[in-house]
Amino acid sequence: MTKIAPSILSADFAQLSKEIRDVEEGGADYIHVDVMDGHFVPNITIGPLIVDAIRPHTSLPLDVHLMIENPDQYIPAFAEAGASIITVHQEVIPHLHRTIQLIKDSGAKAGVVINPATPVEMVRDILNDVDLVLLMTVNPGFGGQSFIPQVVHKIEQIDAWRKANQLNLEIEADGGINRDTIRQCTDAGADVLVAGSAIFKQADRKQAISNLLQASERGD
Ligand SMILES: O=C(CO)[C@H](O)[C@H](O)COP(=O)(O)O
Repeated sequence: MTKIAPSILSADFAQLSKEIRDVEEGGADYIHVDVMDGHFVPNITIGPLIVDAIRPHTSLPLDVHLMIENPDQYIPAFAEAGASIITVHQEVIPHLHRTIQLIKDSGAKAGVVINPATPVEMVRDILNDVDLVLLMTVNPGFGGQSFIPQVVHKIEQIDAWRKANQLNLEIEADGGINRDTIRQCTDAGADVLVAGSAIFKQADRKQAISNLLQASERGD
């Protein structure tokens, strides 16, 4: 079943609790939290304090995407703040199994992320150990960018490995997801679709989520 994870990167930060309530009531499955450090990506956003502040305002899982260097240094703080799922970029991590274990030991589910230009083989040997693989369909850093269709074959590849090895993991796609692009991702095997602009830049968030689900063919 397709899950929708609204990215609060495109929400009104002055009214975050209201924005989160709006998408929860509109049928969201996860709240996606984009953490950026100004080093790994050219933008600075959210730290553990904000995760801690929003945690009491929703019962949905907080899906925390760390776009930061040295994630090991901050993983325990994000878990303590209430992150349900923590995803880290393969590109910045020298000892990936160790970092994935650190996330699990901190009490959160663990995921790995790759950028659009990173070969999918780079995460093949960690698939047994993760709860989620996030495939970026834009270069991370900003909302509102255009979907990169060359990533779709990587969703298909992860799905093929998942089926062949009976792995219990979710496949998530993030970036430029809208009514025109979502179906390619769900057809390829994506379970969780992150959407920022396509939800938070619309006046009616419930309708926006429903439109995405309909376009993805889940339709409920
Ligand atoms: O990780 C991200 C950017 O780094 C965002 O989650 C993503 O870009 C969502 O925004 P949009 O749906 O507007 O593309």
